[in-house]
Amino acid sequence: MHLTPDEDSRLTFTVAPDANGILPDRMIAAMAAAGLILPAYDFVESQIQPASLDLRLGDIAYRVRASFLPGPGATVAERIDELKLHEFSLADGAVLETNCVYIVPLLESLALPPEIVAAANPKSSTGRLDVFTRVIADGTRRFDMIGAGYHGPLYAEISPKTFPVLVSEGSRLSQVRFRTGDAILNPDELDALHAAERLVDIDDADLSGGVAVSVDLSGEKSNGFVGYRAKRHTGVVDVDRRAGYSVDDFWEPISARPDGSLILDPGEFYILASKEAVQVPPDYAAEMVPFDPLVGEFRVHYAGFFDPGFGYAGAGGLGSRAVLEVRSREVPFILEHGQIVGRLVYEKMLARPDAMYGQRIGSNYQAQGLKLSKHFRV
Ligand SMILES: O=c1ccn([C@H]2C[C@H](O)[C@@H](COP(=O)(O)OP(=O)(O)OP(=O)(O)O)O2)c(=O)[nH]1
Repeated sequence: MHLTPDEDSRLTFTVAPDANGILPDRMIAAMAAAGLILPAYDFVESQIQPASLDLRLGDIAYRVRASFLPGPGATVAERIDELKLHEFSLADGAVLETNCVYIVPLLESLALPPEIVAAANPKSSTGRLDVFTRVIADGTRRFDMIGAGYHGPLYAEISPKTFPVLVSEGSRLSQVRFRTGDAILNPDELDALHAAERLVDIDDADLSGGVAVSVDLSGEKSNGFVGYRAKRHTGVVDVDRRAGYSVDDFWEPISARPDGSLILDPGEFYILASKEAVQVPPDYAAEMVPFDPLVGEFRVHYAGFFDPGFGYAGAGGLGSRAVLEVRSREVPFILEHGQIVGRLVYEKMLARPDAMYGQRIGSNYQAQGLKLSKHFRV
């Protein structure tokens, strides 16, 4: 990466044409300095993460009749005009109700160069609250994907599934990664990285198509819990309030069964944990993907980005487990202890981040076991 002043002393940002990787924190800052990321006003503290940028909600929300993708040649603003039921201000906060669809213009827009693409995902805290959130760009046919060279605004589509949530201008529900080239490790590279770093702490790791992650239904040593099922008809959760709510008001703990199984009720939302401890070494980032896109019975991972340094001993993360957001679809479905539920796909960072996950003030989930979102008091 080079950041050089041009004749008008504007900073120009360039990456080598053959570079492959996800851009780390300081390159995200350099992109903003060069005008490739355009925040409506200055970033706030910790908005730039080791391998991603948190996106902030703007000051207005639109309730729309249905979710949509604009498609080529159409803007999101045009579709909002057609589909909006009403609009309201987020300046002093507003409640988003369950199962309604809202569109909120984000404070960050992009002016990407041709060699950089962006991919968005809910923040882990958003996924753990079951707030279904995707990013939409103008002219796009896909959620959460922002094409190379995109110049334009970004919008969040938000649909709380379980708890009504209070959001405000500046609330950070989504995050975006910037990538150049092809950063995914090939099977040989993944084998070599696992041999060197032990990405999951089991002896016979399944590395085909990503590192297999399985569910732990044996029960926590301290209390015998395997997970939590979300309650219905609860109070509102303020997404910006940390440790503000009692677990009992929102969640039912689930105890281990002697046979290590768990029947998922269709339509219910569960927080479970992985059996394996997982880690992401500093020069890599990972993403949790469905273990097999053809098995549609249940879904894990609404929020799938794993930061460089997550679970890494050198960043205080030894023994971190992946927290899994799980939902069964049409029929009750039996999960068994040790069943594979997702795969961690590893990608190269373009350079090591200045700060890894866990080394920054405010990393909430380093060294976690079975952990609800930061909003709940332990
Ligand atoms: O399905 C997931 C997704 C992420 N994580 C872990 C790995 C990731 O590195 C960490 C934090 O994720 P993220 O940065 O998305 O969450 P956040 O809400 O921004 O938390 P923090 O404030 O700790 O950054 O949570 C999980 O355990 N399960």
